[in-house]
Amino acid sequence: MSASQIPNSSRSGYSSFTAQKPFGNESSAEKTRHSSVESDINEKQFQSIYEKDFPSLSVNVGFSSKGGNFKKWRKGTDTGLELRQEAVNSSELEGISDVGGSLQEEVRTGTDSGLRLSPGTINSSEHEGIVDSASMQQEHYFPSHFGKKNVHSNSVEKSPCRNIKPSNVVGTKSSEGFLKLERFNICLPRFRDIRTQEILRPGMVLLKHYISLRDQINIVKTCNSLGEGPGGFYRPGYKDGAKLRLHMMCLGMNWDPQTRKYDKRHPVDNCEPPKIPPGFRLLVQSAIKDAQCLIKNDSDMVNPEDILPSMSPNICIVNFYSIHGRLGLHQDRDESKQSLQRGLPVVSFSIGDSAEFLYGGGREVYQAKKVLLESGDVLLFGGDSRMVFHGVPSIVPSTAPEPLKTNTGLRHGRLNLTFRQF
Ligand SMILES: O=C(O)CCC(=O)C(=O)O
Ligand SMILES: [Fe+2]
Repeated sequence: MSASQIPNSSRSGYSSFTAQKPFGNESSAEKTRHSSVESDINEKQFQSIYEKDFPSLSVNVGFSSKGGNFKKWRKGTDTGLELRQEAVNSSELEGISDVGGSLQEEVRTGTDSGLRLSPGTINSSEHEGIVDSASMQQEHYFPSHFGKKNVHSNSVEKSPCRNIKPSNVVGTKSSEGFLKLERFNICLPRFRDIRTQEILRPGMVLLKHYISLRDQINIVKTCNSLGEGPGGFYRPGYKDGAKLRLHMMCLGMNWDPQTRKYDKRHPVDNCEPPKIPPGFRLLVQSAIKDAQCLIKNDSDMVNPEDILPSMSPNICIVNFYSIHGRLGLHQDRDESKQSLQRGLPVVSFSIGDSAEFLYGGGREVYQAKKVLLESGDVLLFGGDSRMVFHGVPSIVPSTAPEPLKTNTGLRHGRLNLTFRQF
């Protein structure tokens, strides 16, 4: 789906927009997942509540600020897609199809800027640990994107965020006749470099293209190897016998859609779920910190922890959607009372084909806003948005980065990991 296909919202200029169609012919059980509201929802209701207004956003930055900036967002997304296309087609990225070769080389030579920009936290041996999927499961893995430039965020200059490096604008002595000059970059842009961040609503942050291609590859490989073992992927069903339109695996604790409870054991093979790989947890922590940093930059007045609390995940639900996969609007509300009350965030990784993602304060699809989640995106919702209704009405076929597919053999479709603290 190209950005130009994204329908404009009639009432707001936010980056996300009002959904135009219902999910389709889902069974009522499929319409929600974690929520008991499923039986209340039907398409007629969605239509009849069409005009009800949506909670307004109090903060919005980057591409998604208020008033006509929808176009800006579209532009940004277009740019992203263009660059991404360029990256996918370029021989540079084709060279990455050998994980053991050029990707490792990149790690060793430190082209991931984190090596240079986070001296206190990263050393090269930690980085070398990330190049194969097995090591993703070891303590030595470290997110590879620290210090990456956030090209479009409006917080670049102000931010001490770990992911943001100073702009490369030089020669600003206008009194001496120098013009502002953007340094020419001899390397092609890659889609993971065009990272943007936006606050979708209070407590809900989207970090675009946050996960590097290399990390996406490792995550896919790790999920694949865990998923074929005990407690691995299966197609879950609801109480009424309807099947979810996805395959699922749980890490850390098992979530059962039939009972809507967490348990130690897998409902099908009675095995304990695999542990969450430490590398995954580090990436989650890093995303939370960066989202909090964005919130802080947006308003110095707030303690970002009040808007988006920190959390330490002990649950990860891994979903694989085929191109026909979907997930009805629901709330994630089966975690502990304390976790929900504190608004501990859900952190979601998207990998593979893009997905349309709906979210809103109510259960009406027509009131929901829609955003495109692409490979490498991280979405966080906590604080006031912890109970946001959300769902995946469709997967956009053939949108996964080519190198991701060639390196992993990932099927057509989308992998999604949502991390939570029970
Ligand atoms: O696939 C997604 O983006 C959302 C998944 C989700 O909401 C869930 O697993 O609870
Ligand atoms: Fe969910």
